[in-house]
Amino acid sequence: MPSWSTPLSVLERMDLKSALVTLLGVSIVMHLLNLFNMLRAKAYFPRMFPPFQPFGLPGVLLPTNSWFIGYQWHWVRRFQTYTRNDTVEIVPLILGGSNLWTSNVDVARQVAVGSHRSSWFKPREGSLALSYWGSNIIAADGQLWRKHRRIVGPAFSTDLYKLVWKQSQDNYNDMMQAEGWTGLESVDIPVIQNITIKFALLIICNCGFGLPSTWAAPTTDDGGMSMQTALQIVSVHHLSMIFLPKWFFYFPTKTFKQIRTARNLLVNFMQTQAAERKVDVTSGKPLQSDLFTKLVAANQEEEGKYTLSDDELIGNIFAFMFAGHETTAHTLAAALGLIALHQSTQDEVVQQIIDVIGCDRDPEYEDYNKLDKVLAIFYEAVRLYPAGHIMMREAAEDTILQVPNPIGQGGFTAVPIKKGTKLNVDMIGMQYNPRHFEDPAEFRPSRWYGLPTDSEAFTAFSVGTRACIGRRFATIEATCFLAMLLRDWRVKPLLSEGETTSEWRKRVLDGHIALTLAAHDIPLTLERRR
Ligand code: HEM
Repeated sequence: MPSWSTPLSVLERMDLKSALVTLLGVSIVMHLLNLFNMLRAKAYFPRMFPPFQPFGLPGVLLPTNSWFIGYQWHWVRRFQTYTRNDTVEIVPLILGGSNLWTSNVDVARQVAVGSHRSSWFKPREGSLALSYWGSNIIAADGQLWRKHRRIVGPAFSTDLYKLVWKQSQDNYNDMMQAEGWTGLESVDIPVIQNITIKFALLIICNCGFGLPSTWAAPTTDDGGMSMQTALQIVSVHHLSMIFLPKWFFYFPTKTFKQIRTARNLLVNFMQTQAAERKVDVTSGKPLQSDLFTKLVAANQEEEGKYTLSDDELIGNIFAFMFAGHETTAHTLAAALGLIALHQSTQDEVVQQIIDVIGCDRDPEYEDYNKLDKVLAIFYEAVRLYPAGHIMMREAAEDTILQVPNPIGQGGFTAVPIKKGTKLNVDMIGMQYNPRHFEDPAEFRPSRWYGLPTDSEAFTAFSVGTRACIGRRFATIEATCFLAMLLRDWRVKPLLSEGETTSEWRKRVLDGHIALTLAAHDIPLTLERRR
């Protein structure tokens, strides 16, 4: 009788070196076969052949250039990628599978909406950075996502938005006092992000989590590092946190020590706050309606359809803490940088602020809908620097995409899509697509004047049922902050010695991608208005 060896027993008999060489050989052959099949399949879109995919380890380590596309490629090549077609296919030659990238809103609407009838879902690798802390609403899909959304949805109410407005007003006034700017005629701010990040973090801590903190006394831990610093460190180093094993961070270098401290601080903070809120929730007192209480209450529920596990509770706290401040903060910074370069637009917007609220009172929540030019500055900054720069999706079944033909040809092509196809909605490409925006590289807030505040014509918060749940939260916070700041101060670029405005623009207003897309550090001068 012949004895058959299983692949495992064959591997067991080999020494380690031969086993590794065999495995490598098998993976190379399989990759070549895959590549061959991909190339034989009909190409509906222009193809690009980089060595690796942009979001693998090589993509993280190497910069984007003419032959290599790293993880920032969609920002770096935003003006080149989609010149022939709004959708392209990336076929990596050495490592990784092929995937589609689209800059087209109609395609985005078909794949990103997240309805239960959709043939597309959000793959796990699309949200690895956030899942690191626990399962959460941003990373989840299908039934699980519906559960998360159902639990947190009711927190996003008019009461919350009124609170966000009031808190933004108080924060601004506190900031002026605590920074000592009240009596000054002019203030130089070397990095405006230090202000906007602190501002946005205070808002999400106070309004989303009911953690009272002020400009002078923000939420900090006892160990010296502030929450703001910890969140910034985690944001910058999130890719190494995902790709490197945990033990790696015990190497005695300054950076690894900082990452460890930041990580421990955040975990500690989330666990302590959750434990304290659990005591409130189980005490029998009437529950508050804030987001954090809703999450903790769902965690304390008896096992059921709308219960959150401990892992989901911590995952959501991080997701909201992070998505709830970093996106808004970087966009506010970009908005101020852009408005500093466009003085006549600034004057036009300030005129609206004065027409609506005058000079003797703070803006009120009821003014929000009347300050459409202020909101338009924020919208235009989100469009030019879409913080949520990519939305990854995967086909759950064989399906058809209706893809608009290139500009000038008209009509749609029905493109057959195989189950497992990966499609990335390139939010940067979409916001810079000349099909959707005239002169897309230009800062032109007037595109949005008069637009209803929840209109889906503005797409940088995504569209459909899976669109950003924090959109109104962010726009209310931003409108109040910008209205107060611009009424009091003229915003100007803070130039280095001998620097021209256009040199400043080039140095400062390029973008980079950490967890979100952001402009580089922006130096500004505030000059008191008379
Ligand atoms: C300028 C500010 C913001 C931008 C540009 C932005 C952008 C986005 C985008 C594009 C998505 C869709 C992601 C995807 O489907 O893959 C999203 C989802 C989400 N955002 Fe935002 N966001 C902002 C502010 C906020 C704020 C302030 C919060 C919380 C208070 C927040 C919480 C969320 C959550 C929880 C989701 C997931 C929603 C779901 O899947 O049901 N975002 N955001």
